[in-house]
Amino acid sequence: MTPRHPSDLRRFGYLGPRGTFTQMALDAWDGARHQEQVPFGSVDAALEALRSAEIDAAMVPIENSVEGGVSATLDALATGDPLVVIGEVLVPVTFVLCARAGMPLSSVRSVGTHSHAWAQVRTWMATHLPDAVYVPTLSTAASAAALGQPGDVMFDAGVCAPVAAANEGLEILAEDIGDNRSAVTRFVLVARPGTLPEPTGADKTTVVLFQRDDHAGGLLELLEQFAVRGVNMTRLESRPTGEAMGSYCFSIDFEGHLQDARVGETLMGLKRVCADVRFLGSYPRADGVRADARVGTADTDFDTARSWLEQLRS
Ligand SMILES: O=C(O)C(=O)C[C@]1(C(=O)O)C=C[C@@H](O)C=C1
Repeated sequence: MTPRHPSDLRRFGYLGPRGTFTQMALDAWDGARHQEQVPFGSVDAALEALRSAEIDAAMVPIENSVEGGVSATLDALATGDPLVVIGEVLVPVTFVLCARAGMPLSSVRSVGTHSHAWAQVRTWMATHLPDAVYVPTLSTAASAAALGQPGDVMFDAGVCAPVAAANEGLEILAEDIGDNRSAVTRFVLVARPGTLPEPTGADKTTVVLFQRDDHAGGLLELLEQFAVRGVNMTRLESRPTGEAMGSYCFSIDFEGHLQDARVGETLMGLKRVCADVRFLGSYPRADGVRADARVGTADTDFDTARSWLEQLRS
């Protein structure tokens, strides 16, 4: 199969409505800015639309520097028909508290927002609105959109990006309320298998590993596959498989591309020791940081070793 090129993608889904941080990530993706952008109510809905070919790619949040992994995304990628990550985008996140005109801060009794955003403004809320009740919404912009429509809303104020509040003509009650001013969220652009970006020298690969059985040193056995080949991991998370209590899989990002010899050897090692390895794509790193191949782990080192073995065998 000829791999599809990322520039062939036309219809991009994202966690909406307009004004989410996810839409900012999509706008920051060169190939998507002038293409059709389709908002979805949830990460699951966007990924299902991708699986059923309603859209060509979906931008979804995967990791936040304060709150950690986005479980909805990690779980949706670990199960169901396979999908692959073809790119990543880092977005600095700053939050505002907004409300309908005429609502003073002192009258706010309830606040709506996405659970990840709420986790990032907890200290500000505890200081300024200690008695406010939290109401979860499907995204930050969904809270602004609800306040922007006429009619009853289940909360008095919303927490969202400044652009979402502006889109809905809401009043800003407080700016920059994030507990960590340098918070960043990482988003991934996901496509159906068959799209593999070229290696750039500054790439990441994502996999989900399913263990064969539960035994002492089981995780170490998996990690050794990376260590002995000089492959650096950038994220490791365990997620319940949902099959039974104590059944976990490991979601891992590491440096390098499927085409790199050390990555290929690592994947083969994992395939031997795991019950299943789900390859979730190789893609250019958003920060452009190039992977340093440790002595003995460059492509040429693997080539030399392979030729030496072939010579011995012949
Ligand atoms: O609700 C949004 O605006 C999103 O894009 C989702 C999301 C997330 O899932 O982490 C993205 C960035 C912020 O960290 C808060 C919420």
